[in-house]
Amino acid sequence: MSKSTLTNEITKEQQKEQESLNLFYSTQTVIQKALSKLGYSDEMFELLKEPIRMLTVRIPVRMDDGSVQIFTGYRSQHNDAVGPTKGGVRFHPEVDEEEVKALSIWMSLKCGITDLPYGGGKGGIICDPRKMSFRELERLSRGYVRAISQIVGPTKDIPAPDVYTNSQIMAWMMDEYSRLREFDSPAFITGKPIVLGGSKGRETATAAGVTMCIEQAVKKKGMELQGARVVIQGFGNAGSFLAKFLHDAGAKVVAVSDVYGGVYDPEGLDIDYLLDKRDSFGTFSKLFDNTITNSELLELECDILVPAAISNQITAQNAGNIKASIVVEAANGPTTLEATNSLTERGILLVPDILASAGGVTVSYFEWVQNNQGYYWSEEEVNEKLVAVMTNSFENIYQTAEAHGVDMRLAAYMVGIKKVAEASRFRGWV
Ligand SMILES: NC(=O)C1=CN([C@@H]2O[C@H](COP(=O)(O)OP(=O)(O)OC[C@H]3O[C@@H](n4cnc5c(N)ncnc54)[C@H](O)[C@@H]3O)[C@@H](O)[C@H]2O)C=CC1
Ligand SMILES: O=C(O)CCC(=O)C(=O)O
Repeated sequence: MSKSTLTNEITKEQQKEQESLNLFYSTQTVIQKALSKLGYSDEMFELLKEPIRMLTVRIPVRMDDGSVQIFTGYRSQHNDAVGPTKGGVRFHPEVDEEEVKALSIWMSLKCGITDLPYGGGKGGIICDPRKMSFRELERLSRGYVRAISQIVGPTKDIPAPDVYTNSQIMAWMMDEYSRLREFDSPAFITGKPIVLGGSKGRETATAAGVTMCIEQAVKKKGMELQGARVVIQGFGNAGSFLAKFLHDAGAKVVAVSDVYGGVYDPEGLDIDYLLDKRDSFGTFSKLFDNTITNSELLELECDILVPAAISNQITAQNAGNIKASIVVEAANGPTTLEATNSLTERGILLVPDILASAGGVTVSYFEWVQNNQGYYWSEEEVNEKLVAVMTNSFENIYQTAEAHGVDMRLAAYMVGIKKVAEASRFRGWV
């Protein structure tokens, strides 16, 4: 083989990996495959490959020092054929338009998988909330709601928490929306504090749903959760409660991390101690001397690996070094398409994000239902309903993967997109 051919091949490989790091592009690729497997026309792909609506807003915020800072925010609505759109709002310095679009498409898929009466939406603001004061965050949250108020609402598009947003931010947003509309509107947003109409069990719902998927995956692999070694990347809302649930179920959580690095103990970590030490941004590692990097953490010896932080963490570069038998994506988009293929070829069971992390939106739906009816459920009732949704969704996708001889990600896309496509077809859009 000539040197120039080899160079070309490497460049193609690099290009391929580069492309799958673009979440929007890789999502479109899988949607196209899923629609074609289901026998839909190219017109359906043309409709579903992009959000129906994408709003970019500029939000002026008076900072504590008297200056004004202008923040850029987005709200993307993928498809509202099934019902109002639904999805979280992210406050993060790396928020970008393409990623928000991809995240809104994933919300459509999550709602399709769990059979919720919603389409997908998602929002984000480019900011670093760790560097902002409490009052600056309040002004930013209220400013965002004023900026997007025309396209959101309890029967239009219902926001919720995501990375670096929490129940306090949901409370400010709900209050701002209620003031604008001049009536109390708890069903405008979910993930609220319980005293403002939040649902019992919403705070832990994403982690609870991931735990339920892990329990199912372990059974399929003929493994035991008791004593299984677990590694979790991210120790925020999703990662920290997950560590607690798995620890309490008898698994050995050997490593966890935050944005700065992680801690590792092959004998198992003291999860209650770490929970006590983490701050409201899911940060704890700076308190320790002996830390590992996030890249090292992903390649540790373990049985179950859970990326629960950000996207593009398992790529073609490190997929071959993953030691786990099961990878469960609590985060949105942590594994590229090339890495998905590599893990699947090696017999690693990958439970995709749009299934594994669907517990959050499921309990958000329960919160919205409770707000609309003004009658509130016990935590037991919420959990019982969540178990039913998550176990049925897992089994449906597992069986679809078996029946069609495809990986769990493609199976999840097939199940998720079908409801959106059918609703669009019945409405006569395609
Ligand atoms: N909160 C929810 O209800 C849901 C969250 N998710 C997804 O779960 C993931 C985590 O979300 P939350 O736990 O809510 O966020 P969070 O803001 O509560 O915690 C984020 C965690 O990730 C860590 N992190 C941030 N940047 C990182 C980086 N570059 N490398 C390694 N770690 C980093 C933070 O230090 C923190 O520990 C996200 O992908 C989110 O979209 C999915 C469904 C629902
Ligand atoms: O709770 C919700 O409505 C949305 C949660 C979310 O943003 C997600 O699942 O990625």
